[in-house]
Amino acid sequence: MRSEFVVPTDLDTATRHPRAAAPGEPVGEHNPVCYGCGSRAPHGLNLRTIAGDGLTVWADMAVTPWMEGGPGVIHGGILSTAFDEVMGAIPKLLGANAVTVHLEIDYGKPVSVGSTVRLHAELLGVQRRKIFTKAVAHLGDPNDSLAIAHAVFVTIKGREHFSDYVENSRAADEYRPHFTP
Ligand SMILES: CCCCCCCC(=O)SCCNC(=O)CCNC(=O)[C@H](O)C(C)(C)COP(=O)(O)OP(=O)(O)OC[C@H]1O[C@@H](n2cnc3c(N)ncnc32)[C@H](O)[C@@H]1OP(=O)(O)O
Repeated sequence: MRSEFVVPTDLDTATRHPRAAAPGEPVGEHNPVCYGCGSRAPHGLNLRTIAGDGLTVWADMAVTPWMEGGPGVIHGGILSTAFDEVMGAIPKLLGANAVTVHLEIDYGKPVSVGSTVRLHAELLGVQRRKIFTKAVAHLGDPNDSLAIAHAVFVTIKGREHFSDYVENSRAADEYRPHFTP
């Protein structure tokens, strides 16, 4: 499958954080009401991302009828959200808080409603605060991809980054004590 995302040639390697989820363990939700991974999100994907070997993660997503875009196939924006979420677990393996600054998707084949898509993400490398990732969506054979995604995440200081917004959260009561000086 074709992707024109240009991966910098001078990326640094990174190591797994000693307290990161072990291979086979869930990486864990970063926000219980997150649209992508939150177990208490009223609407959303409820994705459960699992740590893989090395600096990789994966998640399975059942493509249910509410995800429909074109007749009988997934909406591209839903797949994009899933990619963002799964690649967003890579910084957690590094022990970093990070947000997406760039997300790029190459859609190769339609994804049928009723299928279960596996999303597999890996770290490409880091450069200062930037974390470069790649992910592939497939139906069981990673070499037969449905779509490929690339994303760049930038590390943040969570408290500073979200302090102006946390009162808008459905979980504001839980977050407030952590944001109060
Ligand atoms: C805590 C876990 C949450 C996970 C949620 C799941 C993923 C998400 O959906 S996150 C939500 C969507 N993303 C956002 O809202 C982020 C909005 N953006 C921002 O707030 C700011 O751009 C922020 C804080 C990330 C970076 O700003 P700032 O701290 O000023 O850094 P800045 O100097 O601009 O950029 C840092 C580096 O990233 C690079 N960069 C910034 N934007 C981009 C971009 N769009 N593409 C590529 N590189 C970029 C910069 O060039 C710089 O690189 P270098 O080290 O080479 O100079």
